[in-house]
Amino acid sequence: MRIGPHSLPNNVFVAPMAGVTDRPYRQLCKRLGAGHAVSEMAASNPKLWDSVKTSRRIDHAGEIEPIAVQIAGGDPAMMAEAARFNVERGARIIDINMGCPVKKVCNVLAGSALLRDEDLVARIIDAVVNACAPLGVPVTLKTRTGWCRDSRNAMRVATRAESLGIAALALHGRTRQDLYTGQAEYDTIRAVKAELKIPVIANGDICTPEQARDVLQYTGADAVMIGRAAQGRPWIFREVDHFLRTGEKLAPPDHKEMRELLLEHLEDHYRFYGEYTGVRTARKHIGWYLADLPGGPAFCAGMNQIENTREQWQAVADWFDQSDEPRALAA
Ligand SMILES: Cc1cc2nc3c(=O)[nH]c(=O)nc-3n(C[C@H](O)[C@H](O)[C@H](O)COP(=O)(O)O)c2cc1C
Repeated sequence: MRIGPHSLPNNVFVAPMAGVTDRPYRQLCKRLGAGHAVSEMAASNPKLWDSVKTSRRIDHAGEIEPIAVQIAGGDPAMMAEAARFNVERGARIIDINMGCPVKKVCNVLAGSALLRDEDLVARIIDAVVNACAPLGVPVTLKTRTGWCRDSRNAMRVATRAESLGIAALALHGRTRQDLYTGQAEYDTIRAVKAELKIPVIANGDICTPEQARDVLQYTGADAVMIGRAAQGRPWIFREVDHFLRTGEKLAPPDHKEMRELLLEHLEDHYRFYGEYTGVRTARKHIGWYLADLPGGPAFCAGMNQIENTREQWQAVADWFDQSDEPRALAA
């Protein structure tokens, strides 16, 4: 699959998840078979670019190409400026967030709140596409099926986005009203895909290789995007990709491989974020990896007391070494 000039290795993508799919995690997902990764959303407001959180999110040094940066905001000029700023810092694809349901974001008329104002949607897309086109950078859009269930406007938004030059569309099969509740619906994704010429990426509740296959078949989408099911399970991308290509299921990683993956992941956190932040960002990931393993949650509860990277790394290594039986991994 292609996004503008970029040819991607496969059609199994990792979804952007603020606070989860940080730079080390996106790298790992790509190394383990994700065909594409979009950064966590970064604020378009320049006043926030120096903040600790945003400056971390807009640092993409060393990332596997093509670097895709998601921007969030509701002001067309600011969004265009944010796009240019991120391209200067290495972005090769700009993604616009029109799906975030969080109140703090929606209250400033950004994320999914934009779906209530289709003209503003168009002005933002137009401004960002016009800022990126001279730089040779394609713009993608990630959105939901609508603001509320009785006015799903994804079709109108998608066709307008395509006509304004959006290069690919990721569609989460829920409205803002749904938040993350209930089941994602794929009928809207299927209908939108049937109308558009640009690639459509189906998103929502894809947790297994079989579900990925079924969603691709049902919607006709060009790719799938996996979010929560990848939390603590970066190998899901190679499992899904392998299954889609061969129809065969790959075994989950064994105890030894999981230990290696997690320790390598921790080292990336320490390298990218340093001692203080690294130990904290890594802590969350340790919890997600070990959540379903026997004894994992109890071990993780004690992690909060560890304040330095060397001790944290060693504690995780010891935990794996001290279990003599391979631990059953969650399916
Ligand atoms: C913790 C969390 C953070 C998220 N952050 C973002 C974000 O920064 N940008 C975005 O477009 N979507 C974000 N999302 C939405 C996901 O990208 C995805 O659309 C949603 O989780 C549905 O996919 P899934 O069922 O595979 O998880 C977030 C979701 C979660 C759970």
